[in-house]
Parts: sequence; structure tokens; C-alpha cells
Amino acid sequence: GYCDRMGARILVLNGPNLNMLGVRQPQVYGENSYTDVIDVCRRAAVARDAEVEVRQTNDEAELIGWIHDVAREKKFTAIVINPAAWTHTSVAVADALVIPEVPIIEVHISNVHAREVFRHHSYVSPIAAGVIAGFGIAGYGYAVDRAVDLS
Ligand SMILES: O=C(O)[C@]1(O)C=C(c2cccc(Sc3ccccc3)c2)[C@@H](O)[C@H](O)C1
Repeated sequence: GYCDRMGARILVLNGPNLNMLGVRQPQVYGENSYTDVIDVCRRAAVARDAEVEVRQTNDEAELIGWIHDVAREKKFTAIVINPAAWTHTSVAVADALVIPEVPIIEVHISNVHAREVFRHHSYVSPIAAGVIAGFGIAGYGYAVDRAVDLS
């Protein structure tokens, strides 16, 4: 098995409307709630003896502020992000995510490539180490696990 990566601290960031997970469009995003997302992330971190912090915001400025803090403080060794709608709209979020020595892993609950055309482009993917999409909230667990390896 993988050794514990010394001091892996993963920040998981979630964009707009993800707090509403499970409440609407369960056919697309599944029945899981946002608290289930937190649970998946925590379990994955425990399995790798890593630390994880999970946040969600509907305010783009707040998200960018959190990302700046990572760049400034180097408190986290990797970022897992589900930018939700900002995936497809925000150059600002993608620009902020370019942080030396902090790998970015992009996660989508749904398979964005099997959905509306506007969801097929991501501003984040070009600056991400990798992208996980279409595996429901399990994708967060895969992402946290890989984030530890990249830490
Ligand atoms: O599949 C995803 O995880 C995704 O990142 C997530 C999204 C997402 C996230 C949360 C909610 C919604 S739609 C919605 C809005 C309000 C209430 C319930 C669902 C879409 C989409 O904007 C993205 O295109 C795809």
C-alpha cells in the first residue's frame, strides 16, 4: 500500500449550489447531500493518514480569497476543487488556482462531457494535475487519495 505522505493537508473547495446537493436534480447529482461529500472526503483522508478541510461557497470572491490564502500561507499541500458552474465561466478562479507547488485536482459529480455543450469546456482543467468526472461523490474520495500522493 501507499506510505503515508508526510504532512499531506488537502483543501477541498466546492462552488455554487453544491450546498443544495440531493435536494434538486437527484437524477443528475444523485441523492447524496453535501454532508455526504464531506464524509467521503474525511474517510479518504483518514485512510491515508492525511488532513482534510472541506469548504463550500456561493460567492466567487470568497472562493478566490480562500485560494489566495493557500498561495500565501502554504498551509495546504494540494487542492481538490469542484468549481461547479464556475468551471465553465470563471477565468478568475482558474487564474487564482495557478499556485507553485500546490497541485490542483478537478472533480465533477456528473459526467460533464455527456451533458450540455456549455459544460464540456473547463477553464480549470488546463491548470489541473487531473480531472475526475462522472463517478458521483465517490470522485471526491479518489481525488483526495490522489491529492495525498501528489502532496
Ligand atoms: O458535476 C458536477 O459536479 C458539476 O461541477 C456541478 C454542477 C452543479 C453543482 C451544484 C448544483 C448544480 S444545479 C443545482 C442548482 C440548485 C439546486 C440544485 C442543483 C450544478 C454544475 O454546475 C457543473 O456543470 C458540474
